Amino acid sequence: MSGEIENNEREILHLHVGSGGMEVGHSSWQLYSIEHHLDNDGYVLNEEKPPKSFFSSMNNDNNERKKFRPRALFIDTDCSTIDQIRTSDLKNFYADHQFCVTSDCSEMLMNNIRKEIEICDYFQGFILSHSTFGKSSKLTSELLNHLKNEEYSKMTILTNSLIGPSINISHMSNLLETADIVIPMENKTISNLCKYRLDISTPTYSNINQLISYCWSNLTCELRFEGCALGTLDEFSRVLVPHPPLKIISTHLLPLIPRRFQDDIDFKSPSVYDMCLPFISEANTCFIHDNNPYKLVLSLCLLFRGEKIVPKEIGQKLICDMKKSIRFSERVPTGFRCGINYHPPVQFRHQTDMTLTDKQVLMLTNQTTTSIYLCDLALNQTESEINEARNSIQDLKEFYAEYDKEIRQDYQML
Ligand SMILES: Nc1nc2c(ncn2[C@@H]2O[C@H](COP(=O)(O)OP(=O)(O)OP(=O)(O)O)[C@@H](O)[C@H]2O)c(=O)[nH]1
Repeated sequence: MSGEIENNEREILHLHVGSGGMEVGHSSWQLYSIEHHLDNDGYVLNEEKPPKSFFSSMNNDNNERKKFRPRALFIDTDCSTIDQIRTSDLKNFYADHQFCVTSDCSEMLMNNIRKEIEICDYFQGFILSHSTFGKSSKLTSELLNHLKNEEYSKMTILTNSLIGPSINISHMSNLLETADIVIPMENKTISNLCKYRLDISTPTYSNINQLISYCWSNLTCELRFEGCALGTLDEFSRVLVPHPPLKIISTHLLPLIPRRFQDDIDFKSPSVYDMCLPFISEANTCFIHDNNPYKLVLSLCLLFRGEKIVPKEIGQKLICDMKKSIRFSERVPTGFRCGINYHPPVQFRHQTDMTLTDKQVLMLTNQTTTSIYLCDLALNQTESEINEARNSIQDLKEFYAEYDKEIRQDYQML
């Protein structure tokens, strides 16, 4: 309909906090720039403009060659990682004011955020990438509190939360309280996927970050290209979160094929069913520990992308077979959702870890076992004080455990 605002015109501000959050963010922008035909400096390589939701225009003069920059701020307590990003291949892709060194939620930081939002026409919310440990986790907590308490309290916050060996429990509790959707990315599990699925003998952060970026490229596909499954940040909450506290979402990306097969034609175009087989037959495809043969879920969304996705192929057989290992809760309003985006996956320009296929699928699940696992990880930290944080995570764990028990009873799995 004319005059209607497309979803990919509703602006989102990315906040990348701490070294982990910024490295993952920087890696994702490399992929987004390729997907939207921008060169390393942000100039368009064809006539197509990148989506307003993720990119901001840098020139007003219609005669100039069109240049764009990410709608993003890179924030850290010191400048070492910022300096690396500012001297990387993409140094001219970002503007100076997008980098912010601060030890707390200073006036300068909030002003920078305000300025980014002021240039938006239909601002819809934030995507925050951050780690759950380290000096910057205190800064992330303060930032989340500011965003939720001040003028942006109604805006949706989706997080890309890196989980390392240690977790700051008060930060985790605050995150689970203030964010609308929390997407945990567990370094240990993703490192194992790099090792055992992609044949990378000693995975580094760079390998892990690539895999996380592929996942986010799929996750945000419909926010950037037109689509109907998860086209706005609000939609993520509506589709995946049955009750506000139950907001931890697990991610599974397929296919994961090692780079050594990149010239092998047999691997380039898997059928939809073959691509999804590991969802049915194997545990450990998830980006957070998942060792359970049954997935007990409160909601599930399958996001397919690729030019050659045939809707009929997703039909009966795949869904029926998936339902053999997936148990839905019948007591929540959310359930199963499926989306197809016809934009093909892309690959990093240099040293990519995976074979590029003509299609991919991302499964997003609100899954009781992985959420309980994450709560346990936080509860098992050695920090002894902070009882309030501990209690709130314990409460959340029990909430998930209650649903877990109900699903098992409904399916007579006890
Ligand atoms: N996936 C991923 N995780 C990272 C990366 N760098 C650090 N981490 C994780 O993030 C946690 C530390 O958080 P940082 O983001 O480095 O925090 P920081 O405050 O900037 O740094 P510190 O000075 O180390 O406290 C560690 O548990 C690491 O597991 C990265 O590039 N990728």
